[in-house]
Amino acid sequence: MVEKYYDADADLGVLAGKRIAVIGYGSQGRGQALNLRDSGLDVIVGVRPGKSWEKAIKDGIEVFQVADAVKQADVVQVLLPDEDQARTYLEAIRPGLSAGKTLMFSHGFNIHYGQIVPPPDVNVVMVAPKGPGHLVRRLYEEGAGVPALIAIEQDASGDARAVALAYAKGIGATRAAVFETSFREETETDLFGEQAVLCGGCSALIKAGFETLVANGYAPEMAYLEVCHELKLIVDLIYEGGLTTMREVVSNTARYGDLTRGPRVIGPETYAAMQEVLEEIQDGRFAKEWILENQVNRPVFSALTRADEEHDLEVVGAEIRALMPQFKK
Ligand SMILES: NC(=O)C1=CN([C@@H]2O[C@H](COP(=O)(O)OP(=O)(O)OC[C@H]3O[C@@H](n4cnc5c(N)ncnc54)[C@H](OP(=O)(O)O)[C@@H]3O)[C@@H](O)[C@H]2O)C=CC1
Ligand SMILES: CC[C@](O)(C(C)=O)C(=O)O
Repeated sequence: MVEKYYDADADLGVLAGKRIAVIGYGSQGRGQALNLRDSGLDVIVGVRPGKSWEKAIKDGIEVFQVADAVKQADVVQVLLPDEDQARTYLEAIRPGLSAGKTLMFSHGFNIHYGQIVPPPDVNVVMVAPKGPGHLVRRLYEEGAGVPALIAIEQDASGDARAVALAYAKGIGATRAAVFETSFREETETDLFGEQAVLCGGCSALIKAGFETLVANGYAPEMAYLEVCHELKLIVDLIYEGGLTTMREVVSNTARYGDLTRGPRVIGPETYAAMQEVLEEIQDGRFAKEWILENQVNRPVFSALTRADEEHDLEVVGAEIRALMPQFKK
C-alpha cells in the first residue's frame, strides 16, 4: 500500500530558520513560491533576468541569479524546464551545494535518467504536485490544495522525508493528500500519463473525432463543440466521481454507446501502442530522443507544434471561444 500523508503528518517547523530557493518562476515556480511565502516560509527565487525575473519582483518575492540564490539556500527546489536543468545544474547549482542541503525536484527525469548526479552528502527529494502550477496557487488561495507525490532518493541528513513533507505542507499539498513514491516510478508514470493519455492520447483522440466528423460533411463548429468543448464537462464529472458518476449523469443512450462503442475505438492496437510507448520510457529511448532533440534546437518539436497550431480544430475552436463571454480573459 502506498504511504499517504496529510497536514497532521507534516511539520512546517522543520523549515523554520531555513531558506528555500525556488529556481525558475514559470508554471510551478510561481505557484509553489507564492504558496510557500503565504505559509510563512523564507522563500527566494533564482532565475535569469527577463520576464520571470520581473514577474517575481512584481509579486513581491526577492529574486537572485540562480547561483546566488543556491548559495544562500538550505533547500533548492529546481523548477526549470526539464531540458534545461542539467546544464544549469552544472553551471550554477552544483557549485552552491554543500553537505546537509536539500536538492528538490518536481519531476524525476534528470535524476532518473542520470543527467544530474548530485554529491552524496546532500538530500535529494521530490515534491511533485499532480497538477499545473496555476492550480497549485488557485486551490491554495481557496483553502484547498493540489495533491502531490514525494520521493526520497538520498537522505544524507537523516530528515529528508520531514523536509519534503514540510515543503509539501507549505505549498498546500498535505491539505489534499501526499503519496510516497520513488523517482523511477514518478518519472515513468508521469511520462506515460502525459504521452499516452493526458496530453498525447487525448489530443490524438480529439483530433481523430473532429477529422472524422468533418470528413463526413458535418460543420467544423458542430464537430468542435461535440468532441472538444463538451469534453471538459465530461472530464469534470469523472474527476469528481469517477466513470460511475459520469455515467449516472449522461443519458442512458450515451451510456450504452460508451460501454459498447468505446472499447472498439480504444482496442487491442491502442493497448499495443501504449505498451510500446511505456517500454520506450522504461528503457530510456524517449529520454535520449528528447535530450538529443534539444541539442539540435528542437526541429521535430517545432514542426509538429506549428502543424497542430494551424489545424482546423484550433482555428474553429478559437473562433467559437471568442463568441462565449466565459472565455474572455
Ligand atoms: N507545468 C506543470 O504544471 C508541471 C511541471 N512539473 C515539473 O516542474 C518543473 C518546471 O516546469 P514548469 O513549471 O512547467 O516550467 P516553465 O517552463 O513554466 O518555467 C520555467 C522557468 O525556468 C526559467 N528558466 C528557464 N531556463 C532558465 C535558465 N537557463 N536559467 C534560469 N531560469 C531559467 C524560466 O524563466 P524565463 O522567463 O527566463 O524563461 C521560467 O521561469 C519541471 O521539472 C516539470 O517537469 C511538474 C508537475 C507539473
Ligand atoms: C500532464 C502534464 C504534466 O505532467 C502535469 C501538469 O502534471 C506536466 O509535466 O506538465
